Amino acid sequence: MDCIKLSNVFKRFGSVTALNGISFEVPYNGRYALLGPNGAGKSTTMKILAGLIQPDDGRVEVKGLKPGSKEVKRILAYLPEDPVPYRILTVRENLEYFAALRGIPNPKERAEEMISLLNMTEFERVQAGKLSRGNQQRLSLALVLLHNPEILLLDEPLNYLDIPTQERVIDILKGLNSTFLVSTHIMSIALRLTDHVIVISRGKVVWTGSITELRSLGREDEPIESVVSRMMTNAG
Ligand SMILES: Nc1ncnc2c1ncn2[C@@H]1O[C@H](COP(=O)(O)OP(=O)(O)OP(=O)(O)O)[C@@H](O)[C@H]1O
Repeated sequence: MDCIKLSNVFKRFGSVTALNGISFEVPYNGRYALLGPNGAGKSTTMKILAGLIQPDDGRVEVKGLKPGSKEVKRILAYLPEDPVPYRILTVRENLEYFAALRGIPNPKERAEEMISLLNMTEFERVQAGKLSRGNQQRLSLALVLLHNPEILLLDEPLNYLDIPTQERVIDILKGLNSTFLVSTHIMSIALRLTDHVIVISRGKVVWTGSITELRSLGREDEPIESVVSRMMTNAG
């Protein structure tokens, strides 16, 4: 059985069709990238899977359940494109608060683990609203990983991070056994974090397969970005 399944999903915002019959599946423990140009519908797809917005038509299932249901919320974590932790709480307070909300048995201990995992000791007493954009992203990632989610929806997870932190986050994510769907328009991130890609353009899937298959579609020495770019352009 697939962990994530979308069948013929449509979503319109007024006269704009964001999703135009999108269908794809992600198996359990799959590491999939959702690739597409600006405006292709990546964030809309992620928000629907997170249960934040409803599709106009089509079927969406997460572990056979409805997105946004209590059971799904318990096992899924969603990192939006521009996450905002509670600005007036410090880094540590944010972590303790969300750990308590998630029903984690020892919130203080878990907060400590996350501070150490993401190297945040230096600014653990700083209010989230006063952090640099990159450190806010680091805290947001820690908040997403707090409850060891079975399913991770990550929208541009490495945005704003410096290179050492990117490497640390890549190591952390690669060490998890979760199912993940990573939305990005940066091919190198897809290559580092995932082994399958779903290429979308104008709200529809234009290609899906493994990264090995994707590479084999290119001419000799052709960069993988160029192969993906051709797919997106031909789809237009
Ligand atoms: N709340 C909204 N109201 C109106 N239009 C919207 C809304 N959300 C998304 N759209 C439109 O839907 C289309 C898909 O947007 P979406 O944010 O899903 O694309 P994306 O692939 O994530 O793009 P990007 O890479 O630029 O973040 C775009 O044309 C966008 O302008």
